[in-house]
Amino acid sequence: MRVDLGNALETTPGLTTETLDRLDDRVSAAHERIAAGMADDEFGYAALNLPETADPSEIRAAVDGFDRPEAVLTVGIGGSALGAATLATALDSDVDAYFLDNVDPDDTRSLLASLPLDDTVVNVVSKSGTTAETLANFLVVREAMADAGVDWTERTLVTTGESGNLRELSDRHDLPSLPVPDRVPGRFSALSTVGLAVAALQGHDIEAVLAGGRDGMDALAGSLYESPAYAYGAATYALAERGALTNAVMPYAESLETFAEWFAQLWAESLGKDGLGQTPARALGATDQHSQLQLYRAGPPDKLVTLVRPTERADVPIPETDLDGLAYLGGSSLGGLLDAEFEATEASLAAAGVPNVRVEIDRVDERALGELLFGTEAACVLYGELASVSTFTQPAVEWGKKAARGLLGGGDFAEAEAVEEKRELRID
Ligand SMILES: O=P(O)(O)OC[C@H]1O[C@](O)(CO)[C@@H](O)[C@@H]1O
Repeated sequence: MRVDLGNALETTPGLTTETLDRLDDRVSAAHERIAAGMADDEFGYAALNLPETADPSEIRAAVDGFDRPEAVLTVGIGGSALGAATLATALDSDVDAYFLDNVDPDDTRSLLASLPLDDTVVNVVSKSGTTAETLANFLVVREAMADAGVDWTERTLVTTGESGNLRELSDRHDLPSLPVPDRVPGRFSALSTVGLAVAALQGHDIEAVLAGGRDGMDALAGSLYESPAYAYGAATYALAERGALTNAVMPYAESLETFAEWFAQLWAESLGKDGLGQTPARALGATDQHSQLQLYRAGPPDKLVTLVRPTERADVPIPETDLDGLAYLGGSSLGGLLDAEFEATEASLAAAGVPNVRVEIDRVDERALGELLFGTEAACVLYGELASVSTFTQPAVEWGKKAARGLLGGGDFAEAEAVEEKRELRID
């Protein structure tokens, strides 16, 4: 993972090398706090130990009980789905991966109708074992399997905490199961059983993913000038302090599109505290040059753009053409065009004084993805230290959960009563 902060200097909002130098003392102190938290495997900081503490053999033992399936269906939400989905989107496999991480009846129905349920492993994941969306979807999936004449107990893998509904279900039916890592918030669990079981079922090299995570661990240092992850965390924090309250993450690779979705949860749920935070916007290059770029370049000066790309990729030549107007394309390649657009977009933003940061990996493979995931998590943790927020909790999401549960008769919650008191101004 390499970071280039050059296009965040002298921009609006912007940084200077003096800013970064002054910030570096605080980065050093924050690193000491992070290192101490890792050394004690403290809640939250334990996430940054996962490249060493995750046990790939445990994951393989759990999934090897299944014949290689045609498909794997993950039933989970948030951090219980997005890490696995990031890897599944990024890496090719002949085992198709699907994710039920919402309770849209149309989507659930059409997905279940399309799946070969007799050749699908259902990977149900919930750290708490109480998440309504996950449990509701699992009950629907389990019935669909029964209706298809499939013994769901033969095709279900459970990843959950030591107690709760899913642990009880797993114990009652003696299902293959995996633990979730202790002291690790779900959004930080990509490099664990939570994020790696699907990759193992798809035949990917999960040991290489973890090796990439260890590359990221080795790249942590007491200075932002010696650590790409800390450079990114410090720069995004300092830019937010100066008004860049939106961070548009724009990978120039379809294979990294879900990485932007994973980033959004990690950044929003970790840093959106006490009236502070930086809104992650999900974009994709080159596609969103034809949509959101207008706002990024000419809208309010309240954002930065994070441009992510692999520097090596398979390519597709663009055929020569007899159309004079297209002669400049003929003989080039799609990858060449994509790289030209990447560099043109970052220059366009810089020319307009919009801060943008370049994040590059060599190629989209297991090891580079492991380092990118780890480095982004470390950047997030550093940002949280600099902002003095509670990076590893998410109290603000609980209100809505209680309200929804109350509306469904799952308990007496004042939040549900508040829903009834909605102000209305209906225009029909
Ligand atoms: O793994 P669980 O407990 O089902 O939680 C799923 C997601 O819901 C949250 O707890 C927020 O409600 C996230 O932090 C988490 O990733």
